[in-house]
Amino acid sequence: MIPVTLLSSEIIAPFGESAGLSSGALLPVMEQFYTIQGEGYNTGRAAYFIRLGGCDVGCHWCDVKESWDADAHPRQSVPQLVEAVLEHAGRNVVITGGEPLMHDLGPLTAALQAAGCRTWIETSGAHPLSGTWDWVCVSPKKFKAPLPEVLAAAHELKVIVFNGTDFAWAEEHAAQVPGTARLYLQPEWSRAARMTPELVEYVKQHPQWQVSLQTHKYLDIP
Ligand SMILES: C[S@@+](CC[C@H](N)C(=O)[O-])C[C@H]1O[C@@H](n2cnc3c(N)ncnc32)[C@H](O)[C@@H]1O
Ligand SMILES: Nc1nc2[nH]cc(C(=O)O)c2c(=O)[nH]1
Ligand code: SF4
Ligand SMILES: [Mg+2]
Repeated sequence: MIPVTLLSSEIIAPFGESAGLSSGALLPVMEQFYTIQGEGYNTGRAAYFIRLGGCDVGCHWCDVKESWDADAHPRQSVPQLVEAVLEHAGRNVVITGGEPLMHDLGPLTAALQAAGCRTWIETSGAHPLSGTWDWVCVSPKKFKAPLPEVLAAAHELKVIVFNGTDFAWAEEHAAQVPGTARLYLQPEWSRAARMTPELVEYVKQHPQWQVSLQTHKYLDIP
């Protein structure tokens, strides 16, 4: 017999891709925190981060590999997540991961916007776009190609520079985002000391690009 004190999410969760999960009503959450957006166009703005579990892209330099296994992270309901966001002063919400577009983000983004929040996403673009977004940051990866529909929705293209071949690769993707999209080159963290001088020189020669740094790592904040 199931004890009546169980939450509906606790009953549904053991069945994996249950109705609740696939409909986007329940999402695997690795961590959530209120901090300062450290990267790209919105750098410096306060934002609440929701990091969803699950990623099949496999970047060898990924700085959050603990996120990859969706089943390792407990599921939360959309109302639970919205309530957690509203406990803080800020109304910018970053949905990241993992690869957040492995989940249906329609219900979460609708509820956040209804509560007066701005919805921002960090995505590789490798899965179909779901949800309604105030800011879409696409960071394409060589390991699993971004979909044209996600590149077309980008407000921001943020290419990680690991080695010298990444500049030409960045230009290929810049040609696939809207002309209004902001273009960023961000050094891969472990290679920053080596690649940043080349990256700086590239931006000086190609001023349509901007430098993005992972400023939260320098600030030692989440
Ligand atoms: C952890 S990913 C999660 C969102 C999504 N999977 C993606 O890759 O865009 C968040 C951001 O961190 C960037 N990133 C991940 N590891 C990095 C590293 N070692 N150095 C610099 N940026 C990194 C990604 O490119 C992405 O822009
Ligand atoms: N402060 C802060 N800014 C970020 N911008 C993108 C991040 C991410 O991991 O998606 C991130 C993060 O993990 N922390
Ligand atoms: S797509 Fe994002 S979360 Fe997935 S491995 Fe690459 S950087 Fe990590
Ligand atoms: Mg990060």
